[in-house]
Amino acid sequence: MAEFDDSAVSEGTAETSQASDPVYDVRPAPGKGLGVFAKHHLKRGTPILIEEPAFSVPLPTEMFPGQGFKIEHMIASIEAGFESLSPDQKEDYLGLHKFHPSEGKSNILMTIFTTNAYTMDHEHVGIFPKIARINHSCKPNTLNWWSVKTRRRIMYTSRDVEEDEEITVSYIPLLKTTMARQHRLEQYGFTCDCSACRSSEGDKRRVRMSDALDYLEQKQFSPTKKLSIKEKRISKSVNLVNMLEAEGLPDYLAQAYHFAAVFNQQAGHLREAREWAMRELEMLQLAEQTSEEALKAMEYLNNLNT
Ligand SMILES: C[S@@+](CC[C@H](N)C(=O)[O-])C[C@H]1O[C@@H](n2cnc3c(N)ncnc32)[C@H](O)[C@@H]1O
Repeated sequence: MAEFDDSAVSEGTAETSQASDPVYDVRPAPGKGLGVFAKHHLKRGTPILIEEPAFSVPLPTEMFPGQGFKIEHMIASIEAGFESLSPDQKEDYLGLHKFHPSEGKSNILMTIFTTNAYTMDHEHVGIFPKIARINHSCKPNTLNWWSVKTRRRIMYTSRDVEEDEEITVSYIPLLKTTMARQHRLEQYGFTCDCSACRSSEGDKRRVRMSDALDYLEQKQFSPTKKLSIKEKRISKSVNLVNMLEAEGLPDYLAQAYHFAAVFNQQAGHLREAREWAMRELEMLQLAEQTSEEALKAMEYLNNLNT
């Protein structure tokens, strides 16, 4: 189940273009089953798919360390969700990929769900039949966003994508070593062969970025009077931004821009704080123009301006 956890183009335009003239094709992706490919060059921030769930089910309340929740606890809700679909939707659901062969109605429904579902808010997980054709990469070119406001999942490019390039997204948290990522991907029944997995030379950097995120997260609400510590936090946040940009891992960029803004603000560097806050806002608005997160970032920026 992928863990994700109004775009720059207006929502209406994105939806219209998606319905009448999709920017992607679905076709075989060697070694991966089907995949989604860019029909032509796509600029960063292009919405690829905006989709509502065919059905969704509540997440079990019981969680297990390192694995999340147990899918077996969801079978009754999955069966009920499936039964709520129209005949065409049922056919689409049954045509989705199964990461291993299964027999018996319950097992088939469950395997399809595990292979294809995305978490929505913190309480539900859903099936998005078109989005489900997008394969995973540990260095993806696409971000995904759950819009609480429209109750749709938005997939949009995080960088320019070439014509015919495969659209990829991450199913898992990315700031982990190759071994940890592969272990996590076992639940989907494949071994990732993306450029990051072929050479594990980026492992140390991913762990450093993860440590930096944890450190900055912790320190953002503990301002210090010591100038040297203020400067250290600024430099750690700017280093984090630089590393994320260099590694092509935009999933964490809005957060890193925010830290750079906060620590500059705490050091009294308001001009720099505003620049970072603007980058945070631009990043969030790529996903959805007026999400709660984007509005909060806008308010933060406005406060810095007064
Ligand atoms: C959500 S589906 C993605 C679409 C799928 N390829 C299809 O044919 O419908 C997830 C499944 O696709 C395959 N897959 C996704 N990303 C892959 C990758 N990077 N390498 C190999 N297989 C992958 C795995 O079988 C995985 O269980």
